[in-house]
Amino acid sequence: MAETVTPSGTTGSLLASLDPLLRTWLPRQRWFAGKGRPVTAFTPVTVTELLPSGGRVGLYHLLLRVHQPSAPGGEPHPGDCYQLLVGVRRALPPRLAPALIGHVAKGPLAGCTVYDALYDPRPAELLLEALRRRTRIGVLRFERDARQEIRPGLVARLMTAEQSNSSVVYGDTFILKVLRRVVPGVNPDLELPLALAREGCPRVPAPTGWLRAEPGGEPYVLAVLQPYVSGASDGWELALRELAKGEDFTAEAHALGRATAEVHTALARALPTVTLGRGQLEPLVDGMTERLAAAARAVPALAPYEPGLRSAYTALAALAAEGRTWTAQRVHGDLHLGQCLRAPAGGWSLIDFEGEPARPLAERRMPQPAVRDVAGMLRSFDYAARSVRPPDPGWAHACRAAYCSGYAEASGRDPRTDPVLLRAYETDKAVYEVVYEARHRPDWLPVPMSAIRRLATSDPT
Ligand SMILES: Nc1ncnc2c1ncn2[C@@H]1O[C@H](COP(=O)(O)OP(=O)(O)O)[C@@H](O)[C@H]1O
Ligand SMILES: O=P(O)(O)O[C@H]1O[C@H](CO)[C@@H](O[C@H]2O[C@H](CO)[C@@H](O)[C@H](O)[C@H]2O)[C@H](O)[C@H]1O
Repeated sequence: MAETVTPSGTTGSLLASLDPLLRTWLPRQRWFAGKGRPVTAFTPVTVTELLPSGGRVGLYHLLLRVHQPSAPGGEPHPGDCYQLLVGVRRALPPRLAPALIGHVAKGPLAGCTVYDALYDPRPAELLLEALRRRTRIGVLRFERDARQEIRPGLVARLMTAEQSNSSVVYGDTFILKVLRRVVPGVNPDLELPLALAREGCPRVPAPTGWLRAEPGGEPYVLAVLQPYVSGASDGWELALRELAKGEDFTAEAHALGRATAEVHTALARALPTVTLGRGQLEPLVDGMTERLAAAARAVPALAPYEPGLRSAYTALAALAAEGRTWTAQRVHGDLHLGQCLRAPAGGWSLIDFEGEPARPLAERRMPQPAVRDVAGMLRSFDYAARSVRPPDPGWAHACRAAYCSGYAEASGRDPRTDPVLLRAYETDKAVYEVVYEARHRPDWLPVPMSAIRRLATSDPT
């Protein structure tokens, strides 16, 4: 049942108008997770009118459940829930052309244009103002850290980067990440940065504000505001730049290893850790094995390597059977060069603690060996070196070594001393990447596939 706040009574007509338009618009959005399957219906979860459509700009906040047939062989699915900010105008100014959702043909809104309002500075600024004032409207709760000030009047611009979500930058001061596919529960993208801020860890921007909602008693985190690291470059851009110039990146990789270790140490202090041994490790290994089998069904090119890859997991299970134990803690969960920002004055920050968006929330919040993040970064150096022509595996090798040394210096634990664990996590990550690329960027598939060939034949024992 939708919870609606509809002072002007136009919501029903808005939803009817949006239905046919969203069926073509939604699947084209980079952040739409259900690509490749038709959209069959929408159910509103909440609709909140932020500005009535009778004015120059109407503005609606929507949580919409999107119904699609299950993937072949997949479980029946209730449909993913997406967050939209829909603007309504009589005519769309040319600068907002990329935001167009469509033109309304019938009903009270006939002749109006509906569009993605995050492209429009005024509605985007309204969100910041609501956080500043800690507004409550309908089910929406705009909240902020009382100790951090938000200056009024900051100008909004939507980031154009390829993203899983959408981010708006205000002045050069804040960045608001508006989550697109949302799931109920504690969101690690807010939970972990808040925990790190409590620990005083300076490597992660501390959340300034957040938008929550509790439709039907289910809690959702919908957006997170944090300080904007002005003039920063992300690790991926920097790595590609250095690769293009044929320059060394090992000092940066070393510093990144240190930064990762500092974040891990703070997370282990802030949140519970557990010991994994016989009995606890098996579910992790089973998860890896199942993901590999599902990936091989989804991407047939992976199938010939399945037995070799599986040996990475059985080797780990064998160590547990011999009595080895590992410490597990909360981790970043999707660490790669693009999640690392370097400020102009130097110094790395880590962002985007959401974990791998395709995994269930409960799994993303489980304590895991910290080496999982290390493996993600090692894969990322490999990605960078293989995305240039000609590929430069020597560059990746040197960066991987420097990163592990930096990590070891700051944490006292060198990830290379546990090659079986590292190989299992690198394999799991490469398998994830194969599925990710097949789904989102098929041209990139050869990049993780080259790692798959290496990992299927390497034996660290
Ligand atoms: N605090 C920040 N300061 C500066 N830029 C940021 C900050 N947080 C995110 N960004 C930029 O926004 C992009 C997307 O952020 P991210 O949290 O990774 O979103 P998504 O989950 O949608 O990929 C990043 O790649 C980075 O360029
Ligand atoms: O940043 P996101 O949370 O959206 O992460 C997803 O997209 C990433 C790509 O944008 C993807 O990362 C893979 O490609 C990167 C280069 O573009 C590379 O540095 C990473 O190592 C590689 O995994 C990520 O896996 C996915 O979850």
